[in-house]
Amino acid sequence: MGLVSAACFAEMGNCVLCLGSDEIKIQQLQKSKTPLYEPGLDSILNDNLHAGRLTFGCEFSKISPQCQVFYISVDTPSARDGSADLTELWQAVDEISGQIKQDSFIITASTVPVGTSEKIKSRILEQLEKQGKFFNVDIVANPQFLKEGSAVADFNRPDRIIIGVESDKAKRLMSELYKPFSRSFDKLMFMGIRDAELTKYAANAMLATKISFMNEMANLAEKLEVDIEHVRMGIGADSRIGFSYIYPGCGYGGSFFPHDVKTLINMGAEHGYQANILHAIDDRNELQKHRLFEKLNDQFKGDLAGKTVAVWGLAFKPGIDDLCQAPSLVLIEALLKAGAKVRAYDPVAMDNARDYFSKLNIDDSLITLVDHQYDALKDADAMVLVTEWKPFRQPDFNAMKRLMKNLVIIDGRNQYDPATLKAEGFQYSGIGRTI
Ligand SMILES: NC(=O)C1=CN([C@@H]2O[C@H](COP(=O)(O)OP(=O)(O)OC[C@H]3O[C@@H](n4cnc5c(N)ncnc54)[C@H](O)[C@@H]3O)[C@@H](O)[C@H]2O)C=CC1
Ligand SMILES: O=C(O)[C@H]1O[C@H](OP(=O)(O)OP(=O)(O)OC[C@H]2O[C@@H](n3ccc(=O)[nH]c3=O)[C@H](O)[C@@H]2O)[C@H](O)[C@@H](O)[C@@H]1O
Repeated sequence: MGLVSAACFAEMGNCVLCLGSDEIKIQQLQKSKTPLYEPGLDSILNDNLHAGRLTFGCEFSKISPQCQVFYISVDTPSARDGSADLTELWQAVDEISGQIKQDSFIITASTVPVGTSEKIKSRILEQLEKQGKFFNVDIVANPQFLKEGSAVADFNRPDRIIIGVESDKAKRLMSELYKPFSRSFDKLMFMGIRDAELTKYAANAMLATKISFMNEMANLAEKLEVDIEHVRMGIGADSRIGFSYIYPGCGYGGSFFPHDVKTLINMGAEHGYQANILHAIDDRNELQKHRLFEKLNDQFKGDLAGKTVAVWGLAFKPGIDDLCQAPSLVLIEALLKAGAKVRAYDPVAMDNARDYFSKLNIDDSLITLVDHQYDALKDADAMVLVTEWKPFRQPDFNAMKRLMKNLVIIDGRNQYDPATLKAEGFQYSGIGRTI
């Protein structure tokens, strides 16, 4: 996220020094090599690196004494107890404290629990005082709403820009910084610092709620012999509900929804509040990730031993190479446990998948990662679509029929028309649909 923000700020003419702790990645970036798959990022990184507006380094001592604006975007992952692990954040804050040479602004773009920005300020002021420095430090909470896979577009064309401030000076700075991203209409929304911190969690939790709610409806629809896709369209057309984030599926993954819902639960618990709705969202999601295995298991009457299952899509969503908390991993683990063999393919996440599975020391004969979607189908007893990449949407059903041993399709993202597949001779099962 920091890389995308830095590149987009530089693209608008700002000079940005990007500091990271991973030396190998920093060296790659200095040579204009993007260490992650993010559409549109390569070209703006390259342009701004060559224009001299973007520089990379690992040493905080490289920060110019003139620098007044510090933008923090380190990771704030889940700790074991469900709270946010702020280790990287405090390290970065301490590094920054050592480099402040005048009145400064500290902008926190990382997703942080409510109250963290205030703690950042206290910690910096304390450290400055120890150094005998008494500068004014203005804190800003500026959570981001970028989606992996469309982060550059999201940064350049945000729906809104949430800014928590404590002073008019900080308000003026942020208005100036975001002016180029707010030209069509005023997208800046100023509020208190704690309000901005909670807005970020509330937005992710609301989207996670929509998904878990639809997954609940889909499971009910199966019991009631209803097609959830009709229900989805029926409710989505109500402008108060809307069509986005109501696609039923095999559960949400990624680094953010699962983590942010848990952190919000944890924040409530710390203040003596039991967040029942959030617990239910999280529970439904964990259970939903098992639905694909349950469907296969039902299909093969509890005997999956020796069966070959093709898996289409490994990333937690299309357009990215990220396997973090992906439903595919839950499915594959359950299949291997049940004695099935897996042949898996993803258009972009294969390197990460090889890396992931090699660390699990699984017998090579049990999981085969193939280079083409149709290779995955060779002699397969079933195919499970887990991630709805575009090439999976309109496959060559005749080729599939030639390759597969058994014509069973489990569609984890409701990409196919049940009647068409039935007519083609497949046994089809989607999420929340009966045929
Ligand atoms: N990735 C995304 O699309 C979005 C992420 N966020 C939030 O932004 C934050 C960052 O997330 P990601 O970019 O995904 O994490 P990331 O792990 O990809 O990037 C964090 C970067 O911080 C660097 N770092 C760690 N400790 C450091 C230190 N002491 N000094 C300097 N650099 C240090 C790491 O080398 C790494 O490059 C999280 O709080 C996340 O919730 C918010 C919106 C979107
Ligand atoms: O906090 C973050 O950093 C980001 O988290 C999410 O972004 P992201 O995790 O990249 O992915 P999404 O595109 O929102 O998808 C998350 C998961 O929900 C699933 N999903 C999404 C929509 C839907 O209708 N159904 C559904 O199951 C996707 O398959 C995926 O597994 C938010 O959408 C961003 O606004 C936010 O900035």
